[in-house]
Amino acid sequence: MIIYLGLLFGCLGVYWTYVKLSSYNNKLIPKIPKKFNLNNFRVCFKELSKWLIYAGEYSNDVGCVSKFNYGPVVVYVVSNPEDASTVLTRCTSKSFVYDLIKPYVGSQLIASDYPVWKRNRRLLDLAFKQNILNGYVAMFNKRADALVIDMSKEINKEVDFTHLFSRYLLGTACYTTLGVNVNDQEVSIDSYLKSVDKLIKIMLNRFVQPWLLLDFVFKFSELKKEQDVALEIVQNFSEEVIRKKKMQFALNSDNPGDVDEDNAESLLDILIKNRNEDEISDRNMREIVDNVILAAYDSNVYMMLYILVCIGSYPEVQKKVYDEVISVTGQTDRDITHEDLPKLVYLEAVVKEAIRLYPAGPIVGRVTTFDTQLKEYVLPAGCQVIVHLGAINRNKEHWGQDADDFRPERWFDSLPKHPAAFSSFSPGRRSCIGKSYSIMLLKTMAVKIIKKFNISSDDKKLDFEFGLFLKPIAGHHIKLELR
Ligand code: HEM
Repeated sequence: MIIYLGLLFGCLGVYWTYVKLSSYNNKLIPKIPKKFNLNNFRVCFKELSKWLIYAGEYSNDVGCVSKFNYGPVVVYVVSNPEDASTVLTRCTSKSFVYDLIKPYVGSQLIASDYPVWKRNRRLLDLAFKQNILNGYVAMFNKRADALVIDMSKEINKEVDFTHLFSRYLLGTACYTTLGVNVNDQEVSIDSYLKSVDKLIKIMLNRFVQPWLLLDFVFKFSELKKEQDVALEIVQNFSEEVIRKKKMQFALNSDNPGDVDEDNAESLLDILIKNRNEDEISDRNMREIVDNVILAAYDSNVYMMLYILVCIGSYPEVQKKVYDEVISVTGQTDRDITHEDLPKLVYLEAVVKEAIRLYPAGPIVGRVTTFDTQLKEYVLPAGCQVIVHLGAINRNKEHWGQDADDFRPERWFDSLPKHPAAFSSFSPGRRSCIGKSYSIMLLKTMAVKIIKKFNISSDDKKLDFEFGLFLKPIAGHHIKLELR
């Protein structure tokens, strides 16, 4: 008995010393100086993006781990690939900020608990296999051709293409990943896009006015009423998508020979087929669809804009891309095949370089489930951590002194050794499932655009807003001329 008690007290003593040491250690973690007033919600979008960029730079300057206070909560910021991998592999719970987007995305995927995520991710993995993605390239071509016709109406002047790209890429995401045409929906694409915008603004307003994080306060606010209206529109849109797919599905099961080849295994087919076995209710299915639509179209809209800004700012890069595109696809308007895509190596370097410098989702948040040993510090269990993907992508120790420059050639030099040094799609377990999809889509669209237009822009004028994604304000200053 005495031995057991001795052992117990010994262990408690070791644990106490360890906790003391680790919290002492954490006192040494540099605190990000207060520089921006995030409480003024009228300016929060722009201020938040400035703050995010500043926090990443600060973190890199002080050794890649820093912290700040959000009210009484200490939030740690990590910006080196080693610690990011540790956090994102070991900690599978999302941080409290994800609760804010739950009204919109629900609890089935991006903001879900780990066991629910694991079940649903298995189904998503089936829908994002390479052979399925290859089948999407024909649709990417069709959509890009139509987009280019609309872009031709906007030549010889600076244009913000955000809205046009959103309409096309939302349609593309639904047609491919969900296998449904949304152009004739009762809830129009435009009202869907407006409502998503509204929901993101409401979420940010709650973030910068923390008393609105309390549900019983928020419940009585004007914002809650606005949220209900926007949510109804967004949810009606995805419910209509599911209804259409179920009808197609019923028709095809009546006539098994009559399968729509283009969409034989879209994510929605897989969800509908597995709903009984995996106990996926209609509501769960709608939430998964909401997640996929959001993740698929918005990120790519901003990435397409950044790619055009980068190509348009560097004439020598533009010429190289054009020459490569012509040598692989010829002068005609023929469709790009999935076999063409790997041959466009310079274009791929340009796309990846833009995604490295301007990742659409520049941060992810986790809670430490256990005491987590980083390279130099221990984060005790229960800590809120932001992994700053944008800052990791510009970490000079890994990318060199020119990490802030747009230089596609670096993808042919010796790349950083650490696999998480290019973090835009998030390392670790809950990483982006759409990485290959995005690169294939962005390359196909870029080919069609570059064959038709000379692009000019100026990346030095880039200015950002942060909603759920880091987006360029006003497009940003892209000008097209017909070739
Ligand atoms: C270049 C464009 C994209 C970027 C930079 C990007 C980035 C990311 C990041 C950083 C995450 C992790 C989010 C987190 O942990 O909170 C994520 C998750 C996700 N992304 Fe993407 N994404 C892109 C495009 C896409 C596309 C096109 C799709 C779908 C077709 C997609 C589907 C998803 C899904 C479903 C998740 C949640 C995964 C999960 O929780 O298992 N993404 N994305």
